[in-house]
Amino acid sequence: MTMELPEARTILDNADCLHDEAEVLAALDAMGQEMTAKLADSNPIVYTVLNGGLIVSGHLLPRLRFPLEMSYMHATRYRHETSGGELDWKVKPREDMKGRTVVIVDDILDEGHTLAAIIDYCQKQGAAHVYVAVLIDKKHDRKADGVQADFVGMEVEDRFLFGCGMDYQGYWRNTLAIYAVKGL
Ligand SMILES: O=P(O)(O)OC[C@H]1O[C@H](OP(=O)(O)OP(=O)(O)O)[C@H](O)[C@@H]1O
Ligand SMILES: Nc1nc2[nH]cnc2c(=O)[nH]1
Repeated sequence: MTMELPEARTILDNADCLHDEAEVLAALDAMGQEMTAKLADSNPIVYTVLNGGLIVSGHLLPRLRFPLEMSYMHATRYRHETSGGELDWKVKPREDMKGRTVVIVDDILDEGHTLAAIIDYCQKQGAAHVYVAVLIDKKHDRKADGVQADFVGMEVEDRFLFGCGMDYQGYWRNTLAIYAVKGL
């Protein structure tokens, strides 16, 4: 459901800014360097997980200083809620990833069910290696079994976040800074 403009603005005005633009860009710089050092000779397919991964990918991909192919997939389980439900695959990857190195880029690893399903899918398609890069790893002990990211920009406290690709009821994906909703 669409939010009224004053309400959308109030959400941002009242939110706690946890990481400002400069901190996010510094984290992306470090991720880019780490990924370039590790993956430069791997000729990967780098997948953006829509919608949330869009802003992170837009900043991260230019920081990957090596040859790669890029594509996207869309899997979602939060919709406009603040807790996750069943995973809905809206767009599955279409490339032949057999024998390839695959890199999954997303905004956040929270409970990990989204990434668990994506990793499983890529492995079943025959990917030789699946790496995961997320800007945010949320700190709590509710992670899905065995799911972890290979490249993490920052660890963030266990609150409901928005900004840098993450939405609050469909809004505010379009900030670079990362916020927590007041009271959540
Ligand atoms: O680790 P998890 O608890 O599974 O949550 C992480 C996922 O949740 C968000 O996507 P969302 O379901 O909101 O879809 P969207 O990106 O299309 O909004 C985010 O972009 C991750 O893909
Ligand atoms: N917007 C948003 N999406 C999420 N998906 C998983 N965790 C979060 C979160 O904290 N905020």
